[in-house]
Amino acid sequence: MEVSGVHHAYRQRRVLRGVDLELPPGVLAGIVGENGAGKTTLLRILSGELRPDRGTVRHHGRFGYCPQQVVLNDALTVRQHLEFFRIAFALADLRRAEEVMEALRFTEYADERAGSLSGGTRQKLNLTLALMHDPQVLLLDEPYQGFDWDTYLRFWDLADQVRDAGRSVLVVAHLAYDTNRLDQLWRLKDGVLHPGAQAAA
Ligand SMILES: Nc1ncnc2c1ncn2[C@@H]1O[C@H](COP(=O)(O)OP(=O)(O)OP(=O)(O)O)[C@@H](O)[C@H]1O
Repeated sequence: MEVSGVHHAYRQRRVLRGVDLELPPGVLAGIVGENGAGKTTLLRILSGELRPDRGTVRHHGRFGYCPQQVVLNDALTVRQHLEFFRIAFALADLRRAEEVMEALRFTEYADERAGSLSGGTRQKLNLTLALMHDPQVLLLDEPYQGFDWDTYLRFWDLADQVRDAGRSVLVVAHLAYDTNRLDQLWRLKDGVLHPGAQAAA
């Protein structure tokens, strides 16, 4: 994914002022920034949900997007969500979704309605929906919100596996506790990305 010269403003509020970013395959990267720094705005632009005022975003291949606001239908079960997305992604089966559910330990919730899931479990479903079509680029907005510690660690194991399979993963968060897990880290401040600590391989 290549991002070049992205600018965006909401009326007078200039949020992004020239964001450049390259995300090669096989890289696990992070963007941190304070509340209101523009992280979600940037991810919405990267995912194509929001059109930037200026600049370009180029994707190569499929991408997956896990937004901060979970978009689930409370009346449908976990399994019904998976089936709905299987059809939308034109997948032959749910093999990858089942692997992700196994990795996040929530297979047992398959027949629960989304409306009755806890916040953390909803987030597991959200992540599964973003990952089930094995995207080349995975964009994650605050992906570990609501996770307990074990799930948090499993999330990072999963992110490592996806990266090791040659995919690119971009994790956006207001706090980065574990910067050593990342290959690359940027800080979004004053509308531009500043390179952060380079993590060990
Ligand atoms: N739809 C919108 N209309 C007007 N202003 C907006 C809109 N969305 C975001 N903003 C403003 O743009 C700025 C950046 O918001 P954004 O949600 O991108 O930040 P963020 O870094 O993701 O914040 P947080 O960490 O709190 O989620 C904020 O000042 C916010 O109030």
